[in-house]
Amino acid sequence: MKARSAPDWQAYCEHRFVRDLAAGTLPEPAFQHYLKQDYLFLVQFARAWGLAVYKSRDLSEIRQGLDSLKAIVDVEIGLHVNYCASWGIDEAALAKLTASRATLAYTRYVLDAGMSGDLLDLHVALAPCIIGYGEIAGWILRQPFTKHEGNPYADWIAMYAGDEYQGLVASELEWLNRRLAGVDEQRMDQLSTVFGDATRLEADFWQMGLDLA
Ligand SMILES: Cc1ncc(C[n+]2csc(CCO)c2C)c(N)n1
Repeated sequence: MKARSAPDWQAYCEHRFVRDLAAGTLPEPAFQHYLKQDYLFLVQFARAWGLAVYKSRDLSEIRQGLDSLKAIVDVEIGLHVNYCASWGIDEAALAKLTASRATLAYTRYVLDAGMSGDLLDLHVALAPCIIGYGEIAGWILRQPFTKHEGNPYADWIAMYAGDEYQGLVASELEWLNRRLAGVDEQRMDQLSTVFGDATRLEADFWQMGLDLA
């Protein structure tokens, strides 16, 4: 699916926002805007994993959805709340933010893919998010222009490059590859469209951070 969406996948993973974040030169207003919207995004993604639990067929799938839901609620949102607290924005203020169009488009796309389809549709809609952030963090660590010491976004990079998150990516890849091995060409076309759509919505999310800052 990555190969079928290669130009969009690269535009997402190597976006200007990602490069500037790696170099530590991303303007703070851009990161702030992105991270505040990402808080709203994560609230909706927690709902998407709740939907994955509902669409599960056995306890192991329920556990997988639950683990991802808990990773968002217990770990990932914590990073956002901490960054925002350091800028003087408390959680009550975050909950009152107005969602941008990019946030609305992406979160509702994923929830709709999951509601109208089955668990595989939902996972494929979520895949660019989970797998992309894993690849992006690894890519950042390998770039010669990456600022490792004193980068204001080091906590963000460390969370997604860390073993806990990379383990989640690996188990998601394993599940997806196993389930996709059994689908026919027509279904693969359908799912690749969902994967490509979600990939482009991810790139739009970075762009929103740059544009609205
Ligand atoms: C726009 C945007 N895309 C991806 C992620 C990463 N992410 C979102 S939920 C989750 C946990 C597993 O579902 C992870 C890693 C993000 N924070 N914001």
